[in-house]
Amino acid sequence: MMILETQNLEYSYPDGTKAIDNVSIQIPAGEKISFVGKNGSGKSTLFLLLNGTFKPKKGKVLLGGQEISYSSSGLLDLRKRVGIVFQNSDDQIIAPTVYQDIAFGPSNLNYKREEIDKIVNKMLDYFGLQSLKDKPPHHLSGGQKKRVAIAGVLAMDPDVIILDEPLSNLDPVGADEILDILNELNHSGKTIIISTHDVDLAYKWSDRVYLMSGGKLIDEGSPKNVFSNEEQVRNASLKSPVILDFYHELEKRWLATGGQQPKDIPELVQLLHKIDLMRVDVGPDTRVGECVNLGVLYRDYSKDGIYEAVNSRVLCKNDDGTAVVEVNRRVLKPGIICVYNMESYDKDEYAQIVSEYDINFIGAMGKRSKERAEEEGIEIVCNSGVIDKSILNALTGNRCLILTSQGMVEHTSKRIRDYIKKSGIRLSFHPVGKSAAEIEENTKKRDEVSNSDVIKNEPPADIYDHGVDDEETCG
Ligand SMILES: Nc1ncnc2c1ncn2[C@@H]1O[C@H](COP(=O)(O)OP(=O)(O)OP(=O)(O)O)[C@@H](O)[C@H]1O
Repeated sequence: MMILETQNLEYSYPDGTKAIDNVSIQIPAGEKISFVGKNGSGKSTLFLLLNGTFKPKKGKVLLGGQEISYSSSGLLDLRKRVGIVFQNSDDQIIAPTVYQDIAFGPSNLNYKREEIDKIVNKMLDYFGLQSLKDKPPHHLSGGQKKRVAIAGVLAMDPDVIILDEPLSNLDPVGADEILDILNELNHSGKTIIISTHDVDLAYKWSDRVYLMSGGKLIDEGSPKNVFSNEEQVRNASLKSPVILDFYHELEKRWLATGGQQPKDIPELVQLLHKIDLMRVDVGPDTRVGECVNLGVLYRDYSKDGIYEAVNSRVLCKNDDGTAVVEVNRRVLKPGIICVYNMESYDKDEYAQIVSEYDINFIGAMGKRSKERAEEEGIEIVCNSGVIDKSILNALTGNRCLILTSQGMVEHTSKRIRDYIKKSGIRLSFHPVGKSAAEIEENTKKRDEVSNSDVIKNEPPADIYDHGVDDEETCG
């Protein structure tokens, strides 16, 4: 179902600047959408047309298939269903305290006082703002203001949340927190639309990308399709995502499987060729093409390492009694990822999980779980890009624990399961703690809905192969 549509939309400012020129879009409900385009390409103007702040000179805006009405009741209804978060939070935050600002929207909808109090407190909890509720918003940091602005919009419980450059001026951790929130809201069914110049973000985060230039829509589609047209991206004065540039350099050098479009670093890592060449001493009778069993070797293959070099094929023999072999490797110590719901934190249970799974990498996602972890004196080594970093760490034999809460628990579990399924890598994944069964159940339900197979949850094992040939294939 299309939640928002525009048909041949046109808009000019009073000074004659044509900011939107014949734009027709169809936005499916429940997706994560990015509008990308250089400064002045018309993104903000389009957003203001989508929530009825501006009335088009020509064309239509449709919400849920119905043309929007510009009457005051029509606009009130539209703004309840389509919330907008401005680029500059100071344009949005107007009340004397954080509490009053978040209460502003629900008050305009004539909710009862108790109802408003309930909604505002829910938002303050959700966004980790309780301790700031009586502060004047202009005394807050940029990241805090952004959370207040989003909370104010979310307090109206809109179906669609539009955010103009939501991550601009935020530090990397603050940006990651906002992204976590947007992912969680999307996971709960909301359509999220952002504008950004950050092609890396649009490429990695979105389900669908709209490319704008000079007030026109010049392309739309999956991020992989839109960003595969390098010339068009350049013509729109944007750059290719860094991960694609890097991948193409590896591809040219035959260091990665060609013809792919990795979306993030874990996907890129999966495409790297896993050939290891080593120079080793061999006996006089060893011939080219034969396999030698090298057992556990030094350096990467030392006893502390995660790999064991098994039957390795001799590629060439040297006069000095050495040979170059292509090492076939096997992971000795499997990486694992556990996910723990901080909502049901229990000190003893937590300590037991850390010990049982021999955890050596702990990451926290989302404001609430980070705060809870801090209160409990848990030492976090990663608080940004946690899912990707945990996957990468697990791939190198580490035993990772992701602390998170609320809807993020399922989102995290689903992303890891999807990665395991797509990559074919046998990483071990465990929802852990009291709510583990519930996480498992909900993730499975979501998997069923999205028609994907559920990967069987395997217990920690002693030896996993690493997706390369096993011993039988050689010799
Ligand atoms: N109030 C205004 N009066 C006249 N022209 C305007 C006004 N606001 C924006 N414009 C013009 O409309 C065009 C589109 O601007 P808009 O702000 O929508 O672009 P944008 O893609 O959001 O840019 P940015 O990425 O810099 O936020 C630009 O040419 C801009 O100069």
